[in-house]
Amino acid sequence: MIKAVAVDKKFEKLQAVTNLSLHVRKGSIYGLLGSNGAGKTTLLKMIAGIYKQDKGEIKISEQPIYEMPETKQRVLFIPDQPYFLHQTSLLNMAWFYEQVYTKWNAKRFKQLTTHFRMDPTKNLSRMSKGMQRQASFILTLSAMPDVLILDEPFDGLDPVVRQQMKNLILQDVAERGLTLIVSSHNLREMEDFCDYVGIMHKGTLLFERDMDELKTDIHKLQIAFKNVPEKSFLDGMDVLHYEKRGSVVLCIVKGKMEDISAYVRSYNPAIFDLLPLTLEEIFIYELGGVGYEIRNLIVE
Ligand SMILES: Nc1ncnc2c1ncn2[C@@H]1O[C@H](COP(=O)(O)OP(=O)(O)OP(=O)(O)O)[C@@H](O)[C@H]1O
Repeated sequence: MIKAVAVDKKFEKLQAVTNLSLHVRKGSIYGLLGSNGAGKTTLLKMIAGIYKQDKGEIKISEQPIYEMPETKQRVLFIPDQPYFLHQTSLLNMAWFYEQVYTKWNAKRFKQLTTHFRMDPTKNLSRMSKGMQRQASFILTLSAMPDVLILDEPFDGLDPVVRQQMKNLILQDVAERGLTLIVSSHNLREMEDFCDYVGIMHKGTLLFERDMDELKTDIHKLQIAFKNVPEKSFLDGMDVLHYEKRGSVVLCIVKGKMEDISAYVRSYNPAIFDLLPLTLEEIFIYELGGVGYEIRNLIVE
């Protein structure tokens, strides 16, 4: 659905995005994580057709987006700083969106405005940051996009509204096959929301994973032995991390749960627990292996 191949973007001498390729499947939610200045906004603006890449190719449903009004009809972007026409109300913005977006859904606009208790006649510039963000969501979701590009979308929303917005998006993903790419600094928030996660660092995509695979492919084992076996016991597994505390062995292992389980049980452990890992722990161990410190890349 969204395909970026070998994309570069430079601002004068600053290389903001370098040789980046990414694929987001229809109906999925792709979380783009990374520290300040990693290049997330630049990448999102290229995918939204706001910036033109210097090199490489970006296509949405096989169509280019830059200066392509037809593709832009279906691809909406919510920037990190909401932007509205000068001194205008939500109602005026709705009128403007209706002229631009052919799939504008007036009924939905009305429902969402009522649901979020927004005064559609109030000047948007006099609204709080969180209310302006809600207004952006209401307008964007009422334009019925096929692709939604969100730059740190939930900042400034209170927890209740944040959850309601996520639910609305998830409903569109399930019912209309909406495709989403969303940037964030918050790993924990992305954990429950995304199907795929990518980490950007210094303009490149350092790491990209399917969340389901990620969670089923990596395990934390806590094993207690009456007689702790030789360290060669670890050689039979793909071990990312190992600690021994007395007769208890704690390790992080990659692979299929059934295979790991059968292997460990063949050593007759006194106690054997498979514990869940958080996304942060998974990244710490996976990226630790390639020499990156996740806590330096993702700040909450
Ligand atoms: N319009 C611009 N002109 C010049 N440099 C820019 C421009 N936009 C971004 N940059 C630079 O490109 C790099 C990547 O910026 P970008 O905003 O894409 O990062 P980001 O990952 O979104 O960061 P943050 O998490 O802080 O929003 C930064 O060094 C930034 O200063």
